[in-house]
Amino acid sequence: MATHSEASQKNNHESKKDYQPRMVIISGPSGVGKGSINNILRTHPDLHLKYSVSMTTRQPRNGEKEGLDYFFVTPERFREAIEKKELIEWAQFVGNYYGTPRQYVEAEMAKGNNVILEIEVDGATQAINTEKNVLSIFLMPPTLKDLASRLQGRQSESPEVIKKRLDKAMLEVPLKHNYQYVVENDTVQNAVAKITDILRKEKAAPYDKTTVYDKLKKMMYEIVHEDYGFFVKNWAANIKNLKDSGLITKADYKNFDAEEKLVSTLTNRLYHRNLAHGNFQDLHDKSYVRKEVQRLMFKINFFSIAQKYDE
Ligand SMILES: Nc1nc2c(ncn2[C@@H]2O[C@H](COP(=O)(O)OP(=O)(O)O)[C@@H](O)[C@H]2O)c(=O)[nH]1
Ligand SMILES: Nc1ncnc2c1ncn2[C@@H]1O[C@H](COP(=O)(O)OP(=O)(O)O)[C@@H](O)[C@H]1O
Repeated sequence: MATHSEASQKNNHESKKDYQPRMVIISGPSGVGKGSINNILRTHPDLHLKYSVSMTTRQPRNGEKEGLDYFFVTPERFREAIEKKELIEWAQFVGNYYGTPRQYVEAEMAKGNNVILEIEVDGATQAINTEKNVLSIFLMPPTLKDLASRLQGRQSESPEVIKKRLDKAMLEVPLKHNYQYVVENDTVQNAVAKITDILRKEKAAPYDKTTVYDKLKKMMYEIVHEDYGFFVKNWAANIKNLKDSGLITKADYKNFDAEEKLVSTLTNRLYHRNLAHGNFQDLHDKSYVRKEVQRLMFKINFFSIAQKYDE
């Protein structure tokens, strides 16, 4: 006999609307691996991913195809697209213009598809601030040395342009905090696994309760229950004192659940940290998670409801 949740899950799949299509913005320094990762992501049909083809004034590289990698246009045509408001966003990058045509993105999202926008930070910031249903991901290399060797290894630019792109990368990396997620591209396979998990966790693809995030949160409940019951009680008592002394509202007090708050704060911090620079696979290992939680517990403020979210 199917449980209620399995039955509703099944119905959801039939309704096909068990996910909300998103504009998936993927940024990261030149050479980090955006194109390599997107080429694999697009082979996962269950993610309903389409790929926005940008307009650019840059010259095509060897092997790049018109209408597939880019719409390669003249500066005049690009300016016309701006004037006619054909673009969701646009920006200049190392001497060329790049922009996202609106028509295709909106048409595909209306069909229930996610659309990947592989765009640089300035344009991404515009879109994050103006568009709805955005899911933003910033890709990081493991080290700057890796970034330089990947850019050089691709052999697609002259040494002068490589230098300019590495200089630009130094300005882009500090802006990663404008994005909802930071994902390290240690290997293309791991990066694709992380992004797939994010799409499912954010219900941008058919929801799957076996995401790494959900399993981690379930494990975190067990660990908090087994090791930190005393701290949960203390936190609840501290928050009650704040309410009694009028420092927080009755409504905030009523909505505060110390165990849920501790579990979700620890889960989010560990999940985001291991996406950005850590071993994603280790999040399946309870002894690893238990050890990391010992460190993270020092970052919890047990005298406040709000938790400063840091790396
Ligand atoms: N703002 C914006 N940036 C774009 C767009 N298309 C590509 N880019 C970005 O422009 C930068 C240069 O792209 P490209 O010349 O293909 O170099 P690559 O990043 O080394 O592959 C990259 O950061 C791309 O993500 C776009 O439509 N809008
Ligand atoms: N995880 C990785 N490890 C090693 N090399 C990588 C990795 N991801 C991508 N590369 C290589 O780095 C170069 C740049 O990758 P690319 O996808 O073109 O980056 P971007 O699109 O961000 O400019 C390519 O030669 C690619 O094969």
